[in-house]
Amino acid sequence: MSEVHSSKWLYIDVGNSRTKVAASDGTVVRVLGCIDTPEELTPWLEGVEAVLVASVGHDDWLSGLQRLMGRLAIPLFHAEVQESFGSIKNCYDNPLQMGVDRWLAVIGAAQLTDTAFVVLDFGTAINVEFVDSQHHYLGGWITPGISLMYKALFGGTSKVRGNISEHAGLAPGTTTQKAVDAGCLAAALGVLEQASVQGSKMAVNPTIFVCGGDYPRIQSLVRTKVQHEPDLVFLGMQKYLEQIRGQTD
Ligand SMILES: Nc1ncnc2c1ncn2[C@@H]1O[C@H](COP(=O)(O)OP(=O)(O)O)[C@@H](O)[C@H]1O
Ligand SMILES: CC(C)(COP(=O)(O)O)[C@@H](O)C(=O)NCCC(=O)O
Ligand SMILES: [K+]
Repeated sequence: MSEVHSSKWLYIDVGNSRTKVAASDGTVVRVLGCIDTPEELTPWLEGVEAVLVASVGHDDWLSGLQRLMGRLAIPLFHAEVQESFGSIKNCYDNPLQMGVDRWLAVIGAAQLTDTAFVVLDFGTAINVEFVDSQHHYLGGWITPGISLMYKALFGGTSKVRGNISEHAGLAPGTTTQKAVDAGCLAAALGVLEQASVQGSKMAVNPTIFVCGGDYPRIQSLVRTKVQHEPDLVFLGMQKYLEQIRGQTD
């Protein structure tokens, strides 16, 4: 394992809105940034021993990445949802149906607590994961993320029109734009509140982890006790790669 710990790995998280990249030397995960095309990885690939990709986005992106890694002869691993990871048991009926970003966030969060926990990822979708004190993943919720809520309103009504905005406040709106802004934030905050209620049915005071690109939009309005861990998916990827490298070494 000492060989694995001294090497440099790259992690790629392909979401439905954007692709995030991080690097790790086996101990610390460092987020490098977001990219639009696989070629933009090039400056970060020097000295990289292996790349792990987790994708819930477009397959085209993966084909481009495969070609690039093939050209550079860098091993590329694809993260997949498993029936279990260490002591974490996946109770999804068909784990292959589950988004791999969700599973990796669960694996990442499990490194940070021994108790029951809930994960909320405020990305394109807001997905919520429930894990009990035996670290059994019980399943979760998938709801539209804040930007998707705006798009659903603009696309599914005749008269609600406006922009996806950066406004942060819950005061009753006196224009269509303000009403939509406050309403979408209230809906996202409501998911958090209900996740806390549901989580406390599973255990007393489960840790509530939050992450995702939209979390900063609601952060100042959150009254529930949460632990903000923006890099949960990458933490999960680090553990995951350690496991598969252990199997293949
Ligand atoms: N530069 C950006 N590009 C895309 N989305 C962004 C950006 N900055 C903030 N966001 C917000 O973050 C959300 C995406 O969060 P993220 O966690 O990256 O999602 P995903 O994993 O689904 O791609 C978007 O819905 C958007 O509202
Ligand atoms: C729920 C998701 C859309 C979240 O994607 P994201 O917001 O991170 O882009 C993704 O994990 C997914 O496509 N899941 C497949 C269905 C499932 O998890 O059951
Ligand atoms: K998400």
